[in-house]
Amino acid sequence: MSTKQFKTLDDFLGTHFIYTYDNGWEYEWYAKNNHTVDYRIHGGMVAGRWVTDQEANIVMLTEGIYKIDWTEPTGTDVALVFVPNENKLHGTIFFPKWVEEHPEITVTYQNEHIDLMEESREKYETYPKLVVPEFAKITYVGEAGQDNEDVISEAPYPEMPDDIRNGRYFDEHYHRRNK
Ligand SMILES: C=Cc1ccc(O)cc1
Repeated sequence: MSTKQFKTLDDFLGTHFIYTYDNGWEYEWYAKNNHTVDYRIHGGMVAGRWVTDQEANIVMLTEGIYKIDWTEPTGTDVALVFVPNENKLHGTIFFPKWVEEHPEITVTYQNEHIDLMEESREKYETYPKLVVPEFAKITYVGEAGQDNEDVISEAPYPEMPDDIRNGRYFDEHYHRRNK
């Protein structure tokens, strides 16, 4: 995979990843800046969902190891530990019961439907939560730079991860082609 070496928090911020969890779920995730993440979901229980400007806590635990935690308008909580120098991470997703029972409600560009997420988390059940702890293998690392609005800027489509991995999606300035 990638040969980039990660040492500092700054090495991590601005990085764009694609990875596949051992349960087969494929995610794309971007460390937009030191308090913000964007992501797109290509495979798994909520494939098709995408989110920008999610507030998150991002820290470096020790050289080259990064921990990211956030809570979403759906009530879903996420904790990620990236070990990018070994092309791997561990992620735990804590889904409220309602997301497990009605995943389709969350499969959208969430930013345009925050009210629906907040209404749904009140209307449906929270407990018991579904905890999904998984390792993942990183299949793509891109140096997008911080605050790049082109990284996660449209809904996922089936060939998108391959287009990105094969260099067909971003130009040399990490702007989206064909826009
Ligand atoms: C629920 C969001 C989410 C985003 C990235 C990831 O690796 C796991 C969950």
